Amino acid sequence: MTARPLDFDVTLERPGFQLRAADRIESGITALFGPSGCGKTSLLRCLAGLEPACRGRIRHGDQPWQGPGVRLPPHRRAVGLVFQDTRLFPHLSARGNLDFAERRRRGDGPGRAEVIEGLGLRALLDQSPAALSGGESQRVALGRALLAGPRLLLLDEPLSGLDAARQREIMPLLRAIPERFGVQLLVVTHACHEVLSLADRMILMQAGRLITQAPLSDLFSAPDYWPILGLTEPAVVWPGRVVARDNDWGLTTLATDAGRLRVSGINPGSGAPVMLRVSARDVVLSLEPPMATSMLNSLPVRVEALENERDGVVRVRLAVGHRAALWTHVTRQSVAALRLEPGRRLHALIRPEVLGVNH
Ligand SMILES: Nc1ncnc2c1ncn2[C@@H]1O[C@H](COP(=O)(O)OP(=O)(O)OP(=O)(O)O)[C@@H](O)[C@H]1O
Repeated sequence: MTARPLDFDVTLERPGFQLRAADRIESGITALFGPSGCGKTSLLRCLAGLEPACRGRIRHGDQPWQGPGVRLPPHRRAVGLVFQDTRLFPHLSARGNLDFAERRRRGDGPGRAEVIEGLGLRALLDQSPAALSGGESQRVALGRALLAGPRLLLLDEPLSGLDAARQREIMPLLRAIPERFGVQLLVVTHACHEVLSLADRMILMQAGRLITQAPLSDLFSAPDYWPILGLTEPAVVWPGRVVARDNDWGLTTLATDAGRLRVSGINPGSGAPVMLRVSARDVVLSLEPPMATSMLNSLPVRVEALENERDGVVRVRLAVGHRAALWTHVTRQSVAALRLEPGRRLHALIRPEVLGVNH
């Protein structure tokens, strides 16, 4: 089933806080990112129909949820809401929680067997919520939300209560939901690494307003957004795709807008999308094509701009490959030695960091 877009233009007034938000949520996974108190949970509650004071319009595909003369109650919106504290019914087993959702199902939705298998719930069915770990509770809560037949899942910090190992366990399950179950996801998070491993695109929010929505590579690579993202070092994010695998050396070749890059430590199938980050500290400039170094990747680059920073450090913006950019820091002495100026062509040794693999 193809996902329908969710269009909204809503306001919510509270003493000392005003939410004004208009945007469109497409298929796939959209992260909603912003500082504490900026209104992320309030927006989810508005979309789910849980804020009586919410004004404006919400439309899912061709179905109005809210607008002139229309206000569907939460249970008639094809939406599921999962919070960080999973709010499972404590008196019911995991199976009982799933049964409850299935009884309240709205129209079509993923089948029970599919959900149990997809989220690895079989071994948990007879457990009571008190006996489940944080990650297991999250999986049951996701299953319960999916069985109610939503077209849109709103997840409020679904990973923040989990340790890194549990996060790694849940991440691929969340990642697979849109394609596997035909459900689009809007995920609230504070954590950049979650966004980068999980989402297709991101909405940035600040003080009750939506600042922008864009693909991750655009947002994370734009200096204007680094402060709100909490990034202290220049970096770019590139989407790539697996084009080759060298099993002898354990290396995977990725095609990116910057060119072909080889990385280790992952082994996804051919064609799989992989997200990479290249930080300024992982870029070294060389006048000649490097012949013998331990860095695997070198690309021809062109200097675009130089900006003086503090303490004799210069930030250099480089153009690379097909419309990609790259940043590095050099000393003023290196600027002179390499005769760096806009237009200068040289080579960059780079060490990309693999952020996420979407199998
Ligand atoms: N039930 C409520 N009654 C009154 N004010 C509230 C209520 N819930 C939230 N607020 C206020 O509304 C504003 C937005 O809160 P909201 O929880 O939506 O932000 P958030 O971005 O989700 O924050 P966090 O990341 O800390 O969860 C804050 O000023 C908050 O104090």
